[in-house]
Amino acid sequence: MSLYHETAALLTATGAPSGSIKSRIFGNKELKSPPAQVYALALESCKWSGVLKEVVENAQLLQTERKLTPALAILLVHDYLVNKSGIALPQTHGLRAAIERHKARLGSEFTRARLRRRCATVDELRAVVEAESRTGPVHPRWIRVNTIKSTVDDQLETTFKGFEIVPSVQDVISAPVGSKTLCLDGHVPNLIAASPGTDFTKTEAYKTGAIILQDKASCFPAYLLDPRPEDGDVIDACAAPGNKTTHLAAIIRGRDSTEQKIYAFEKDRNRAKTLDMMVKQAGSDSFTVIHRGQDFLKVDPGDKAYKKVTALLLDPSCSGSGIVGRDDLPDFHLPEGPVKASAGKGDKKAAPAGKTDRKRKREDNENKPPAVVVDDDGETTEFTSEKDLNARIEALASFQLTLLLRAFTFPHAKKITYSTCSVYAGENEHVVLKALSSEIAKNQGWRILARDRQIRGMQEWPVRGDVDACDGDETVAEACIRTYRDDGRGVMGFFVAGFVRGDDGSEVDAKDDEGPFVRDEEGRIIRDGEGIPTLKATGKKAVDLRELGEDGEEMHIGEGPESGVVDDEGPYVRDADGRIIRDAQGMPTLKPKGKKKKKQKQKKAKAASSGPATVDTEDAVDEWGGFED
Ligand SMILES: C[S@@+](CC[C@H](N)C(=O)[O-])C[C@H]1O[C@@H](n2cnc3c(N)ncnc32)[C@H](O)[C@@H]1O
Repeated sequence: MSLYHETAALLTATGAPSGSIKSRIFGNKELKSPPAQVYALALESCKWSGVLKEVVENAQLLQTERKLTPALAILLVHDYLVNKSGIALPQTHGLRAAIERHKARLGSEFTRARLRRRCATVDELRAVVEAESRTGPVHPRWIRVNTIKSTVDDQLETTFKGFEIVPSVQDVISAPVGSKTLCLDGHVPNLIAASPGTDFTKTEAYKTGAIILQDKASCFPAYLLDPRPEDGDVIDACAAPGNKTTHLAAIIRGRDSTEQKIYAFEKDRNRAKTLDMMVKQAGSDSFTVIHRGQDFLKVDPGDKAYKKVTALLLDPSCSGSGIVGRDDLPDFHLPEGPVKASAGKGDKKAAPAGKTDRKRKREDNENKPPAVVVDDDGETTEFTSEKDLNARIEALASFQLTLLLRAFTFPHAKKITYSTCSVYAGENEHVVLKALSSEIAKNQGWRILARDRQIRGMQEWPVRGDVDACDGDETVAEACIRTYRDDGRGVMGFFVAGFVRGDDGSEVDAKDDEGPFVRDEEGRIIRDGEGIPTLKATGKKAVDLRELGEDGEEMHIGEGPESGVVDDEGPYVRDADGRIIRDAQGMPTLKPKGKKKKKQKQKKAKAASSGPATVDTEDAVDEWGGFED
């Protein structure tokens, strides 16, 4: 059976197939075609099926080509019109010929479908299709600028040329489809959130390792670990594919440290190859030692090779429940034709039935975490019984705790971060509590890295651990950092906690990274009764952040102490050469708020009249530095 027949059969299977389409494809031992190819064809064709249904119907394809089923028609027309490599069949193949015989008609109907959607180009249409087919929360594209190879300024002038800088992640997410917006993250230095769906994989910067596509939450562990020159060497215990290893490397080099080494362990030899490639690509191979195929549990902490190791990053395998979508395929729209969609040979299930099933399932699960785990290679398993899921989480938690306790035994270690991309307390807060109450922790003096001792951006991240899951211990819960994939902050589900021992020298001087808001003598952000902080740059409430950058060309510096410069270069302060000025942590400084447009004034008046803390205000303030201390 061809790729097209196999994909059509999967997409139109009868009954209520169990598991996600991904697990059905990757777990299907009968498939003759490569599963990755089947999955890509299924996913992309589903996304485009709304447009292609019109094309196939208006070109009367099914009326003329009686051998084609509605599903086959969508898949083949997808590859013919949208896939850059075309139809994956020999030129003489009957199915390919059945499409290519109609190329003029299909081409003109495709153009009509594009124009009906008011898209000037196929790329614009692609952006609309992407946006319309999203099944879960909308996330920006997160890009970490690899400061070993580039700078944010250079990237803004090259890779992001033409992008409008907006003040918050919410502005990036809510910008019109097809627009090019970005914001510089307010928590993690050198991190950019760009318009959802933008493809950076073809850019020079991506190919050369100048930028790394890495979710914001995944940047938390290395940033929280905060390796400083005085810290000595660092271990990344579970390193592949290498996002956090290369982030550690960038932080180390950013502090001009030339002595520090990173020891990266990866048990799986194949995944270690990816790690190796990524470390080379990121330009950090000269000071990263990769232990390929090495189980971290078998490393001797007393080995003299690690005598300078004082910091460890532990990001072990987990349930991956923070990265899993509940419904991984958009609806598959089938064209009407002489062969009815619900009865076509090979198209055993009509689309509406699938849609209903999925919708019902989504409603049933609305308030439950997805009972799904995804392994390190991205393969998913769905658990239908709670008992099985709990057993899996317990097994993972036990392995995670063992690794963490092993990290505690490194004789010179002073700080450790523990992280997972899981939403389950069993792998997160519970592991932290068990680790803290262990004999090893007590004997070796390990304690939680309290929130007020964390590096500024992490201190200010507002979403913290679950107090109940911490047995009511509010200090531990506050110290734990969580993220949720569907809370509007545009990040995946994640968890990270830090552990320290020894004197405060190993911890951060909380005042060294002050950020954009006015603070009291103890370094706490000063807020008014509504919890809104004041911007240092303007002396005004940060509520106005929302208004900055709404209209890039109209922004001026006209008020406040640094007034007088007319500016159209976005919301951040720049030096005489036009480069954005940042503090030691790479955080940009917001310009004083300038001339406001009438509609912005109206918006502010409306917000004021509707009482304290509108949703807009909360979003803007949270993103920029934490409502909650
Ligand atoms: C969640 S992934 C790590 C992701 C990585 N930190 C990153 O940011 O790119 C976990 C990795 O740990 C590896 N691993 C699991 N157990 C290990 C062990 N005992 N020793 C070393 N590596 C291990 C897995 O093979 C997997 O590649």
